[in-house]
Amino acid sequence: MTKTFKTLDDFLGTHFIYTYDNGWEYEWYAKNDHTVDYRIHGGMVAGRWVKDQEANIVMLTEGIYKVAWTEPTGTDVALDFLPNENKVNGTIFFPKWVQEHPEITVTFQNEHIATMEAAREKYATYPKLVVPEFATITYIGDAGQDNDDVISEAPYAGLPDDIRAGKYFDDNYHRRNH
Ligand SMILES: C=Cc1ccc(O)cc1
Repeated sequence: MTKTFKTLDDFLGTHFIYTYDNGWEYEWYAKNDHTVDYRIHGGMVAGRWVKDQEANIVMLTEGIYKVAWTEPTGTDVALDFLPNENKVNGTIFFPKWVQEHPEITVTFQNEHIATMEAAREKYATYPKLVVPEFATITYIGDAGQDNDDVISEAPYAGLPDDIRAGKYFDDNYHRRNH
């Protein structure tokens, strides 16, 4: 996609795949002005996926966007998107328990909110693991807002490649059967 991002509206409804410099691969969707969905393909919590996470989303200046949220796990995330430069800067603040038991969080979180809340009470929060990284965007798609087909199944090996190859979504950005 060769669109130039100028306004907040240009960003909302956009679907991204990017790889952090530490090798972690994330897929993320600006679902609307207060909601994000994402899927994690590589890194400490690869396999995790989340829909309808409430987030704060603003445009800092033309074409530069800041997104921040806090999760039921106690993980906090702050992302700066520079889509015109194909760059993201992300900082993830993991509670100690997620670093020690990442497997608890590797699931479709929406069906396991009570498990996340129980784990954050049971296990240690501190010291937190802070992961500040730049990422390179490898895919940008114009999915439109509130599209539940964007993040609609568990991550599998090759999913980012299927999306980048244009095999995963049809012309209306609905998921093809596979
Ligand atoms: C923990 C979630 C998360 C989602 C996207 C991203 O780039 C970093 C963290």
